Amino acid sequence: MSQELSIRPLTQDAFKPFGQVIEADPATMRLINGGTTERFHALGTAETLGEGASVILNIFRGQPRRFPYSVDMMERHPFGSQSFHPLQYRPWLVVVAEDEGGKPGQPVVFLARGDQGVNYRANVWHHPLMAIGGVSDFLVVDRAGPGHNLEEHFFSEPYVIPEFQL
Ligand SMILES: NC(=O)N[C@@H](O)C(=O)O
Ligand code: NI
Repeated sequence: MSQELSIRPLTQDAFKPFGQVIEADPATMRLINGGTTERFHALGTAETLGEGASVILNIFRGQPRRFPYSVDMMERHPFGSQSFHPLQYRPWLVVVAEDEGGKPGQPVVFLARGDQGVNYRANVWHHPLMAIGGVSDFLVVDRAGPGHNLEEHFFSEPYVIPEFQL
């Protein structure tokens, strides 16, 4: 019987082991451009490792996942961070896991608001993009460069994200 995963709200503190939550935090705000613009400063850091690596910006158009959903794998990018930011203010799911001896532990599922993005630090286990409720575009900042920047792990016993109400 697959273990059911609970869904919790995405907060900076809860997400700290995995990276940063990208949101308009008033504590980071500084007025610029003659007071016409609020700059929410340095919300995350793009990491790229290795000679010849670069930071790239992408748009991912995600198909909505259906629930109950079987989490049968996780992945990580050893040579760089990866951030996702929703472009249509639609909630989405963030699924991460601590590393346990080179494999992901039990996944942790966060419900992100439509104004919250995340930046996975390099080598953090996560599930590929999980759009919900409709086709959703995300601005994705990650790494291009030499080396195989993708490690996948498939669970012998998948976990399940049950149906849920927003
Ligand atoms: N493969 C790819 O670029 N996307 C994944 O890394 C992901 O986390 O969605
Ligand atoms: Ni990824």
